[in-house]
Amino acid sequence: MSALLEVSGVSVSFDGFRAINNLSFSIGPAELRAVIGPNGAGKTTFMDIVTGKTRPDQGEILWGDRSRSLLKLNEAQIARAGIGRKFQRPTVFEDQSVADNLTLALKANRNPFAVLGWRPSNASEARVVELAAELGLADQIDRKAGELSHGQKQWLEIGMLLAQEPRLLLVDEPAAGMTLAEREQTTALLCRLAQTRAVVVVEHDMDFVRRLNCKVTVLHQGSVLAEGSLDRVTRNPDVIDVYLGR
Ligand SMILES: Nc1ncnc2c1ncn2[C@@H]1O[C@H](COP(=O)(O)OP(=O)(O)OP(=O)(O)O)[C@@H](O)[C@H]1O
Repeated sequence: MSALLEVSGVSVSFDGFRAINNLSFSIGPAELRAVIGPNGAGKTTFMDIVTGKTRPDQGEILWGDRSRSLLKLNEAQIARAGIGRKFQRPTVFEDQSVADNLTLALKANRNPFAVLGWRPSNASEARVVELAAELGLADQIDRKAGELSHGQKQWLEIGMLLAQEPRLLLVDEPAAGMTLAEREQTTALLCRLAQTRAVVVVEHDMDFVRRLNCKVTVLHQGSVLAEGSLDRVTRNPDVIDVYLGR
């Protein structure tokens, strides 16, 4: 299986401090991956680099079937190329309904000229219903987003990203602040999504990572320290040292 995203030998420094140090990472087109690591390991910077927010000082990032260099693209072009990012705090339009939020996201998926004069069509309404069902929000579709629980807002925002049909979804700490039932639903959602696209989940909560039941990449000091199943990486003495701070 060839990679969808291939990060090779990437480094970035801030005022002489190497936040990302010769990092290599790759993910396939339909794969779920958890990225873990202690505070300051470089997880956020890694996502910033992949989404074009931060430019690396060296290295290469190749994307898609034609191995296009992401380093030549700006943030908006990278998003349009199919990389979606979910930040930790949900940012939905609280005064709009679930359906309206999803409709707006579908609209945002059109090119700037197509958006002029865009009206919801039967096809887009059907897609909104389909997305709501996929998110487990079918019975909430007419509710204002502001009335949803924290977990439901997170799913709605994931749905708004799905409206853009990303091939890679980067998700930052999805389980934070969720109830146990919401976490279980989130696990199921992420696993389902990863059947047809790449999903990278950055997470501190090891119980949640265990439930994802996927390959884990451990970052430390801006590099990959270990990779494999959660059981395997948590038995790795280097990983134990880093987490226990020895
Ligand atoms: N813009 C910046 N300027 C200076 N230093 C930065 C900047 N961004 C990140 N860093 C430093 O780079 C290192 C990696 O930070 P990063 O936020 O990527 O880690 P992280 O793994 O996401 O941490 P956490 O789990 O605490 O969110 C840290 O030491 C951080 O202080």
